Amino acid sequence: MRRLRTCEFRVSIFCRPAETYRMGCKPCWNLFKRAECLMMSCAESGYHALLQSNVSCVGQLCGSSRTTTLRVRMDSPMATASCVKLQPCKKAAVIAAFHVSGIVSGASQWDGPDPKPHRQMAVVPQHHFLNLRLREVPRRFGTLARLPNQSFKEELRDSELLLAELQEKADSLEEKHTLLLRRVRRAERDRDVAVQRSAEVEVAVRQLREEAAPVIARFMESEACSEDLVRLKEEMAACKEELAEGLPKLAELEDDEEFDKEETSRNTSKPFERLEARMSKQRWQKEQTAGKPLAIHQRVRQRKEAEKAECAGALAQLEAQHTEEVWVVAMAVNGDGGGGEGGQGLGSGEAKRARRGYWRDGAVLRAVSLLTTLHKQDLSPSFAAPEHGEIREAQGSSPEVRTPTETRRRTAFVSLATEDYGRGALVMSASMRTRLPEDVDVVVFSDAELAVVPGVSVRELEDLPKVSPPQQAGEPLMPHFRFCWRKLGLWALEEYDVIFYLDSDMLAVGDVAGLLDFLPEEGQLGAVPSCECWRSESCTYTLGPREGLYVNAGLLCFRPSMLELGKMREALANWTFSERDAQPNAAHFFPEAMPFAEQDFLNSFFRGRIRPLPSAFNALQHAMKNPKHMAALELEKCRILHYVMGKPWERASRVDEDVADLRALWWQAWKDNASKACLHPRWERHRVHAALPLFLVKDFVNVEGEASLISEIYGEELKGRWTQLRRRRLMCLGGVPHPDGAICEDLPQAIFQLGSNLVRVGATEGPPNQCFINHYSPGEGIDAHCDGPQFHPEVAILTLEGPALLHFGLVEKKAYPHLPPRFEVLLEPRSLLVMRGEAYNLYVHRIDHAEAETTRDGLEVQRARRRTSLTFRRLAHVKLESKDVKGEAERLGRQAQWRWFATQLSEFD
Ligand SMILES: O=C(O)CCC(=O)C(=O)O
Ligand SMILES: [Fe+2]
Repeated sequence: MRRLRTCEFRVSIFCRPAETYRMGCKPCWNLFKRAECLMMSCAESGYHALLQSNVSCVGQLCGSSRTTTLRVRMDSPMATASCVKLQPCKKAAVIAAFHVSGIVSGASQWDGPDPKPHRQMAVVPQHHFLNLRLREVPRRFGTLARLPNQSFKEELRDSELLLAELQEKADSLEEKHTLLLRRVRRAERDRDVAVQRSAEVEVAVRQLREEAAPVIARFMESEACSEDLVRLKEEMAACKEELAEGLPKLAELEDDEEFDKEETSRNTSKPFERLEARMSKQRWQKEQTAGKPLAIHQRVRQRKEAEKAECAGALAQLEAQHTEEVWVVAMAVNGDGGGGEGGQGLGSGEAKRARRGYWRDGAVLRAVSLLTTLHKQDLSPSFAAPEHGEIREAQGSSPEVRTPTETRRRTAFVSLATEDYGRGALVMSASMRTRLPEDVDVVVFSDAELAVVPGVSVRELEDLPKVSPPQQAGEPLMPHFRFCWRKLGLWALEEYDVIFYLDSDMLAVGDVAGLLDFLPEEGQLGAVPSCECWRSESCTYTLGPREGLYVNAGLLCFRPSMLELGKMREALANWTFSERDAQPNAAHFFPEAMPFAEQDFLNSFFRGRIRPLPSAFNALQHAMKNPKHMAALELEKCRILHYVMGKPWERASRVDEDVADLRALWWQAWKDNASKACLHPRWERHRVHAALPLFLVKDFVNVEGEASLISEIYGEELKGRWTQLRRRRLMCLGGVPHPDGAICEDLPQAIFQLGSNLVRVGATEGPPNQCFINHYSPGEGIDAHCDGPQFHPEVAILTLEGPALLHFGLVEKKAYPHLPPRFEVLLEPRSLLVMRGEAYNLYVHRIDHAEAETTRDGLEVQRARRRTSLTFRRLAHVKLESKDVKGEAERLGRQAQWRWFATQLSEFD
């Protein structure tokens, strides 16, 4: 029979004051629980004593005392193989484990099997600040019993001395550790500053390049002007000679009747003006004999303006009765500039005669019928480019206009954007999206992650085949023109019937749907003539479309075709300088081969197949301010602005006062759209752990989007919706999780919009119907929890205003050895965390109730004045969808559900 003796011993547990638990009573709670287990297993006499000592120990520990004594009385052999474990939080962790097994009066009297030392015993490391003064206890449990009771006091004294020593060592180690950490942080800060500086320098260099670009362009222009200057100087010299000769004859010339008629208003009393008059007369005489030189041309234009004005009245009269004919006449009038490609339409002699007949005689109806006939015979309205800015608003009035379904089937407005053009692409695509029918796709191809508004898709640039420029293409005028060769890959998008390509530095300001009336035929290229004033006297804007016009490639319209793409590739492979010579002035101004890259190529390749579009659809910002075109490119008439050269979003462009008003339009569009935009993430790049479906997307919404959400959340409408929990405020929107199934309600518009965006960008599979908004003040967090089975296992958390560290812990570590047991994710403002599948089901997550945190990498995270998070989920059980909640009864039912849920929450929190 075993003889048992009461055995009493003390355990000193040392807890450093500096490491006092920051998290309240949690560690004590653990100790208490464990001790309770121990006592349970003791069952017999030592039970109460142990409970008492543990409870008091807990109290002391919490009070940050340095030493705690556990007084344990054991009477029973049942008190075996138990473990006391302290597991407080974070770095202050004290893990203590010790056995109280084998506490019997003597080993010789213990005839049971040798108790095995607990594994935890061996792994308790020094730096866990534990001083477990049970001396030999770890080795052989039997020896514990041999500890003489009377020496306990001595032992305790020794222990305390040793504790003090260890404490000192630990302190100095801690100091060293802090010192090293500080050094690391300093080094990191230095590195960050260096990185920042290099980024700033890069930006400055880029800005300088961009600032220099217009100067270079102007320099080139001025070079071109220098020839004109020489010519003018020569002319002046000739004039001076004439002046010397001409003055005596001036009086007699003044009698000239025809001349007087033209020049009556001029004052010829002063010698220089008289010379002017003389020269003017000579010019006039020359004009009379030499066909249509400048002055006559001007007069003809004046007359034409008068005719137009006269015609406008007549057209208005006709409009009611002859809508269709009026349109044809309008085409004729507006296309006055010339014949366009192939001399169709108004360029033909017949049409001109008809027009003249009409204008001069006022025989409106005759002209209408004649023009209608001509139009039907040989005018192709799709080719007759109306004058700038004058595009029909209405569709369907002409027989040539396609029906809406036909035109809009498989049509896409497409753009390409590098990261630098991200903001441009956002504004451009948003301005298009709001003005186009829904069945027209708006797509941006990019190799960067772009933020776009709902309804715009972002596709991989890699989806487009690459087309190599010819070797002789040389350096383009601007380095970024090199990227534009990627446009040619758009011809491969055969899933569309028609593509309208737009540069991402454009902005729709008018009805762009009108473009859908200008569908090109197979093999044609629709584009707007470029303003060539800077390098040619015969600018298309001034003179109207003509043979050999040169178009701007900012807006292109074509039918995609792999065949055409193949031909382009072939042409590029065999490209020679002679191709370039076809372009007006190209060789003269640019000795290098293709200064405008793909634009030069497209002009050569589609020569004779280019269909000029109205310039209102591609109004170049500087051309709009050029006095020569101002009338044609009035802002009110423009549909699409094109910010060539200085981009509105670039600092360098701010100095350009000429176009300040146009830049302001762009900024207004930015303001209107930026807050609706969300990033289109390429998901794999954002995976937090290779083994888990967990993604963190930084800057998912931009600053504007964040501000607009915050004003919605804290606005009047949702003011009364907050519930104060013990340690945070909560708002439940959408459905309330309830065992009977949720009775849903509509999400507020901005929240709903964001939820839809989550599906659009592939963050969630279905549109979320539920959103918790959490409001945390500093020091507030959320206890470890699993979102649970009442939701589909996917959740998206958007963080606004302030950061937090979200801790994840795997619940069953042994069952999933391939998964990380614990990790943390830093949620920065405007970031989106998406958690699915295993990340949702197998882990608990929590945010500490702290005012500041330190990441594993030593980064200090200071909580902001407020952190607002939006947790989007889909309820697994829905009793009534929001659309079915009609009556008061349902609404009251929903409120009751919420009240029930709130009580659950407050118990949990
Ligand atoms: O606020 C957060 O980031 C976490 C919220 C959360 O876990 C929850 O609402 O279930
Ligand atoms: Fe959660």
